[in-house]
Amino acid sequence: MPVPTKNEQVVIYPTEDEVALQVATHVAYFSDKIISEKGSFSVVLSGGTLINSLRNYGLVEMVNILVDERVVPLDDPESNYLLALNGFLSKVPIPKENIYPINYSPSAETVAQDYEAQLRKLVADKVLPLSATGFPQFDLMLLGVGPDGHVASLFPNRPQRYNKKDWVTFIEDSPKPPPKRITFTFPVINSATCIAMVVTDEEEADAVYITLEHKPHLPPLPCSEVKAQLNLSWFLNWDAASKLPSSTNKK
Ligand SMILES: O=C(O)[C@H](O)[C@@H](O)[C@H](O)[C@H](O)COP(=O)(O)O
Repeated sequence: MPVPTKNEQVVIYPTEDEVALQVATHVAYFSDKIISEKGSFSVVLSGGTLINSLRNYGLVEMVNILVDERVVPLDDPESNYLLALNGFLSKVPIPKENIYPINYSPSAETVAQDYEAQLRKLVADKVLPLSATGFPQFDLMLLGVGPDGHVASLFPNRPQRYNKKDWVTFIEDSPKPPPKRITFTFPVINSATCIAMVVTDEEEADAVYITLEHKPHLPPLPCSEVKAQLNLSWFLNWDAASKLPSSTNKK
């Protein structure tokens, strides 16, 4: 099992907008701190509603990478890159060269190999450091969680969640459409300095409960395997936290 994160927290706010504001505040704090320490800040984003919730509080001055991507052309409505571009990347002064979309190909394996080659070049060019485990270390990852407990495109009953070798892998039978995707593996995800799990949908309340209440009698979900090097924060609204004990600290 991954080494437990040194510092974990769960914060719960009434609405999705309040969660998005808290996430933006969290990102702003870490980006200011890390940019002052090393002059740059790398952020990895999930797709799905997470990107929508960030549109109101644009992230600026960052290296922008997607933790997973649908293997579709970049102008396809299903593209996470297009979602991020329209959502906020086109609205904030992030240099185009700091944004890393996939090079589309119909072959998910080819796209995954090419995306891993892009990451390896960022490491070779010293844009990204390597963690002690030999995987690229991002400053911050913003991850969503699916109703089945998937993170990125690492799903409960698919082998990609056990891939501990590659930096980027691919799936062609995703239970969540579209079927063809590429995704970071857990060794890359768990090398991140800070990770924010942003969950604001009641459909995900069971996955949140099973994960945060550490139910040993239930098979561990992919989202329970997420560990960060320094800080792992869960940002929930009341809907997503609705299955947690009433004693849980709700703002
Ligand atoms: O490409 C994707 O679909 C996402 O990366 C995926 O991992 C998403 O984060 C979760 O499925 C949660 O999606 P929602 O936030 O839309 O519920």
